[in-house]
Amino acid sequence: MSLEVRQTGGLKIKVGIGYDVHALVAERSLILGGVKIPHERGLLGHSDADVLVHAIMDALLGALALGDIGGHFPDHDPRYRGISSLSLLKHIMGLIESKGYRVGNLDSVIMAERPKLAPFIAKMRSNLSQAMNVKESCVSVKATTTERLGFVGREEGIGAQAIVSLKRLEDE
Ligand SMILES: Nc1ccn([C@@H]2O[C@H](COP(=O)(O)O)[C@@H](O)[C@H]2O)c(=O)n1
Ligand SMILES: C[C@@]1(CO)OP(=O)(O)OP(=O)(O)OC[C@H]1O
Repeated sequence: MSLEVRQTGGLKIKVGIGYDVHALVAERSLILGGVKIPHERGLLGHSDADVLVHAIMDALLGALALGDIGGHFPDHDPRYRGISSLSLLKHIMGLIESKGYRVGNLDSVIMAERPKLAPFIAKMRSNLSQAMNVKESCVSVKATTTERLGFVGREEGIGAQAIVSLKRLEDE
């Protein structure tokens, strides 16, 4: 999604949304927002399968109508096998900044029945704030269960949604 809002002062803001899901499997690490979380299973993927960071990258790309992460980092390319999604996020931020934008704010939600994520949210926000060059006060990460309903509730996978706003550097 790409939406441009022109405010009375002339400030141009763009917004984008992202959504991703990965399956929970044995013998994989659970990495969310760049934090390795102790759990008996982890997320399956070509990269480290950090579903939160993937949703955020798709939101950033969506704000400028630049496609999606599968187009930028194909899942058959051996360069991305096991790669840290935070490093991919830094690459996407380089692209966003090269187009003349910086992040205004991020809001996000992780859908996971287990484990309890609250103790790890502060570190996720810190990682994301550094990777996205934005103050932690502009980085929101939330967690919810789905009350045991659906694939999240059955603990078959974890999902994440993100929305970002981008500001034009020349407007600052
Ligand atoms: N994996 C999770 C899921 C939720 N939380 C926290 O618990 C609160 C209540 O969750 P509900 O799904 O019952 O609304 C939620 O607001 C989170 O703060 C969590 O830490 N880890
Ligand atoms: C992140 C990439 C990198 O190859 O691989 P996956 O970890 O499989 O994740 P997905 O959400 O399927 O997005 C595709 C790829 O961009």
